[in-house]
Amino acid sequence: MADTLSDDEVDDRAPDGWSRDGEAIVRTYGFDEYLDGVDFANDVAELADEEVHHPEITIRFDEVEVQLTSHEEGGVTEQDVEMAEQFNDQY
Ligand SMILES: C[C@H](O)[C@H](O)[C@H]1CNC2=NC(N)=NC(=O)C2=N1
Repeated sequence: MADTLSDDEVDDRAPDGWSRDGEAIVRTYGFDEYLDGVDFANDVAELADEEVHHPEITIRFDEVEVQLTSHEEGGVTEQDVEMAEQFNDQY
């Protein structure tokens, strides 16, 4: 089982735009068009399902909020950081 990252490790490793929120890391991505946000959420979901590591995705009219945590480990792990980097590449 992977180790959870400390607050300092998350601060050091969190990709652009991501920050700790309790036991998760979170980023909100802005979109001019609602359906662009929906398409992005779908890209995120496909990546997550390929890696069997699933974020919480909230789709709003002009933004998409993505939260990542490792439920089994009970906190933020390296896998969350790596996945967040992949999500940034989709934006
Ligand atoms: C059996 C399956 O691999 C596990 O339930 C996966 C599913 N997706 C998951 N997603 C996240 N974010 N954390 C997990 O611990 C997790 N576990």
